[in-house]
Amino acid sequence: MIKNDLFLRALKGESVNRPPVWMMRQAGRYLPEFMALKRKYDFFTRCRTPELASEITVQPIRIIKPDAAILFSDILVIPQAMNIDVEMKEGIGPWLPNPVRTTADVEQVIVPNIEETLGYVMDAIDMTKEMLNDDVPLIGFAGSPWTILCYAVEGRGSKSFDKAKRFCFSNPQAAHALLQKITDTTILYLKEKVKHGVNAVQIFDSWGGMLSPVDYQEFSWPYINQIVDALADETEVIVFAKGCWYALEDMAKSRVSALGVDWTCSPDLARKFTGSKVTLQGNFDPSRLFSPIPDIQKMVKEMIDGFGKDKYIANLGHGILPTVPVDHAKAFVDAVKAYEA
Ligand SMILES: Cc1c2[nH]c(c1CCC(=O)O)Cc1[nH]c(c(CCC(=O)O)c1C)Cc1[nH]c(c(CCC(=O)O)c1C)Cc1[nH]c(c(C)c1CCC(=O)O)C2
Repeated sequence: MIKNDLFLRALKGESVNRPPVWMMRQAGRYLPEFMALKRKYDFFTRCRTPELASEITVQPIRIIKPDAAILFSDILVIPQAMNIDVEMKEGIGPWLPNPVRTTADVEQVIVPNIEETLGYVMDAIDMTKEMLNDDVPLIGFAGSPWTILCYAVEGRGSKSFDKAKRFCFSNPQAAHALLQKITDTTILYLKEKVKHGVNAVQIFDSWGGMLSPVDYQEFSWPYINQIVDALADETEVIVFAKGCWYALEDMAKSRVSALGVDWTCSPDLARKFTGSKVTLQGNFDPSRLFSPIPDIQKMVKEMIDGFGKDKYIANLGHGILPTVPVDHAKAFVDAVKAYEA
């Protein structure tokens, strides 16, 4: 049994004294302890070495003390396992030297054996579970099929992912074949993570907001929903689709335990779209962590009052920025812990 199960209780919709809190990308570059390891080991070495991945996962638990841990890894280990080369370049970010652009390219993409290709992630989970000693739950994650397609086709990050969209709109048959392969791989991968003891999974649709509401229903949501249906009997599933407030109403009809909300959607509207059934997670503007600490405290209180303390998980509206002062990140977490209605 997990000693601090506040996060799991909020996912199940149980009433709590105060909402649980964690931060997307909490294992990352704003922590000097993370930077010390980043200087010594390149990105995928950190992902592939269970001793490093587990140490990086528990760093924020020791320093910031959120109510849940998220495994240090990356959404791009999936395309890597599917026979698509992925590098992480300093100053550029993800770099895929052979992007997927044609029907023939899609045919080269495989649904891999998870144990063989991603066993190192499972080893990292085993080691992390041991280090956490059941103090807090561990979250596993994957990118949404659409967000993975964005990187696979574009070959790198982008402001608009227009090459990815061009591929979908000019060759929808190949796009759907690729999305289905990513979906099948992701289901196998997340089920294996659950077997190794993660207590919940989050699907990041970081680039869902690049699509129109109509295209979202063709190229993103149906694939996420397949993953939700495949996992819902086994674990708690959170879907965070950035920029997709327009899809919240449909997503709330699925078997998700919680839906992520970014800072462009008010707590009020998010509740209106999703009804009273589903737990919501978010939505502090990550840049607002640069505000003076008393302002952060005030805004956290307003955010919780807005969502309500139940069926709610306090979080940022997207990942923490590398330049945020550690004491401001800690003030955010502490302000949630100090919440009184
Ligand atoms: C789009 C996306 C990626 N990766 C991820 C997403 C979805 C979440 C989001 O939208 O922010 C998910 C991710 N990536 C990482 C985590 C670790 C767990 C956590 O949240 O703390 C998680 C959950 C580690 C990481 N993944 C990455 C870093 C930073 C680089 C490093 O550590 O060397 C970390 C801590 C690299 C990465 N990986 C990716 C990008 C865009 C980058 C940044 C490139 C850069 O700015 O240098 C792809």
